[in-house]
Amino acid sequence: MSMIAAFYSGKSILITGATGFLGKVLMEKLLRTSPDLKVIYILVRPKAGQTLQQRIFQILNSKLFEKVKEVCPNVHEKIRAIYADLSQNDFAISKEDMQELLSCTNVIFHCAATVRFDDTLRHAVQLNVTATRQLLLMASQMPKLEVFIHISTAYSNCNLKHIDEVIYPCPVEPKKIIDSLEWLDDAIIEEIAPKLIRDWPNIYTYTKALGEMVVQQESRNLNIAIIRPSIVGATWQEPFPGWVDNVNGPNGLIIAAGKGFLRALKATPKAVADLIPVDTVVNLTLAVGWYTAVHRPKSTLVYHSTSGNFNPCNWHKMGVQVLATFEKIPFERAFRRPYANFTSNNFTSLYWNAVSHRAPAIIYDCYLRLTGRKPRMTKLMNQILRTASMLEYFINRSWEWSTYNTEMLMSELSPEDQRVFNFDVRQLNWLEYIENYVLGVKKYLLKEDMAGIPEAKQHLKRLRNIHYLFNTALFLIVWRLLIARSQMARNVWFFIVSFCYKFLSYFRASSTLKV
Ligand SMILES: CCCCCCCCCCCCCCCCCCCCCC(=O)SCCNC(=O)CCNC(=O)[C@H](O)C(C)(C)COP(=O)(O)OP(=O)(O)OC[C@H]1O[C@@H](n2cnc3c(N)ncnc32)[C@H](O)[C@@H]1OP(=O)(O)O
Ligand SMILES: NC(=O)C1=CN([C@@H]2O[C@H](COP(=O)(O)OP(=O)(O)OC[C@H]3O[C@@H](n4cnc5c(N)ncnc54)[C@H](OP(=O)(O)O)[C@@H]3O)[C@@H](O)[C@H]2O)C=CC1
Repeated sequence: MSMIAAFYSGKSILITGATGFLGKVLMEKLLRTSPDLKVIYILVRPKAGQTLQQRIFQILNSKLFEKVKEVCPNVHEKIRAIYADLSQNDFAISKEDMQELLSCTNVIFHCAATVRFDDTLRHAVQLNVTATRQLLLMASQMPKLEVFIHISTAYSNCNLKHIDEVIYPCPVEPKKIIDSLEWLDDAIIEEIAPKLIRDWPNIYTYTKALGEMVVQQESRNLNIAIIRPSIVGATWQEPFPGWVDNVNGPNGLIIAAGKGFLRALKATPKAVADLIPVDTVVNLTLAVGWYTAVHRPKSTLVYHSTSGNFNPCNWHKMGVQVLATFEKIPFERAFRRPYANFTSNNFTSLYWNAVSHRAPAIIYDCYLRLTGRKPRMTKLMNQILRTASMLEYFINRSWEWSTYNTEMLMSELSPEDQRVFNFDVRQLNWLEYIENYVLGVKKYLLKEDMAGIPEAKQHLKRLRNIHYLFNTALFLIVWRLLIARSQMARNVWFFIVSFCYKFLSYFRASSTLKV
């Protein structure tokens, strides 16, 4: 019997961010392994014209939850969606709901955050710092609470090279920032933001660091632990391989590469690609929840959920495998043949952007204009290049994350728990994982049918022929123009032609002699 699964049985669990990528997988695993848990409270806001109920219905009826329904047919009754907006005071939760949460909750998983790198400082602080403080305050009023798990990121201290499993102080106290945001206007906030974030690459990582400090300062006598995942990728094993559901992180780039839009990336090929499957993060999170509640460590422990020091893979290896998978399982209606050129050199990167990205987009837009259609490729290309440039910081560096706590926890688990809540990333086969990942992007994000693969392969063949034809035509045009303008080019041309002529004459003469 799994001790971790048994721990969550009969419990009332509160999850924030349950509608997000990580939150969904967390909810799924909890329901599948502890179907007799009492209830999962999820704090949800209406979104994209959908009510709370519609959102939950859609999630529970998705493919991700198919296995859950086999072990927990009454899954709908186990989920209690509570209207909440984490950017509001008291999360805009009704009095009755708040009362229920305060009196019943046993376990909290705080996953909600804004993960956008370009969010405003005000919004990011509201979500990643103030909301965390508010939730901790709520937690301190929960008599039955056994454990509070805060999901941070391995990059919250990415301004350091070696990162230990400790909470690092930030130069400015979170409380001072929260207070100043109350009276500063938006224009001033945006002006001071770059000075505040100093050597953090973006507002997201900076506010996640502030969030950790808040956890440390406001923990009171709560039983808390922090999980720091690196780049969270598709599922590795559970509930099935390759599940993904948003275009964040690598996903958007895999789509852009598979569709032939993105063919070069400013990346250091040898840098560690610290991807971690989402189910691995979830297994660690659930194990930490159990361990922290049962063993009640004296201080707040931080757990790194990273792959680099257990089973490193670099961007080159990843790129090669992604491309190999595109060969086998191509995406439909590609713009160009997929290709991956990693360069860490600024000049080469500018060159590739001009030749491989912007020029084809402009040519294609001209074609659209000429055929009476609206041009769109340049705009799309600009967006892809902007996204790629925002991720550049993370693909041109390597970090070392210590993993003492994660390893300690691994050794504390029973063999059964090590199997059911496996977070040992040493067992991960990267080639297999990446292949499933790309397949998952095709199936679950792009919603492409496997039956379309032969047609997609034909399309790539056509693109290759067009590519050869285009290059030959371009070469001939450039050469013709050169000949018309330069005496030297003419001389070279005559030299080549006469050489070929002489060679052919010699060849013909010698073959006639033999006869
Ligand atoms: C050479 C080719 C290579 C080939 C081989 C490839 C091999 C693999 C290489 C892998 C390298 C991986 C590197 C990963 C590094 C990750 C580091 C993470 C580290 C920290 C980890 C964390 O701790 S934390 C979570 C991470 N946090 C994010 O990862 C958010 C980032 N991101 C944003 O901060 C915003 O994204 C940002 C960028 C501001 C743009 O913002 P933006 O406004 O310009 O664009 P948006 O992304 O908002 O997209 C606007 C609309 O376009 C839709 N769309 C977008 N892309 C689309 C697409 N490809 N296909 C269809 N649709 C797409 C989207 O669905 C929206 O649609 P709608 O508006 O309808 O919702
Ligand atoms: N994905 C990754 O690569 C990594 C993620 N992390 C961390 O993991 C956690 C989960 O990330 P992930 O699942 O990828 O992110 P998602 O963007 O997929 O999910 C974010 C969640 O937060 C919720 N949320 C955002 N704003 C509000 C709000 N105002 N009120 C209520 N809920 C809100 C979202 O709700 P809604 O659906 O309504 O938008 C969603 O459920 C985050 O803390 C993130 O920092 C850490 C490292 C890497």
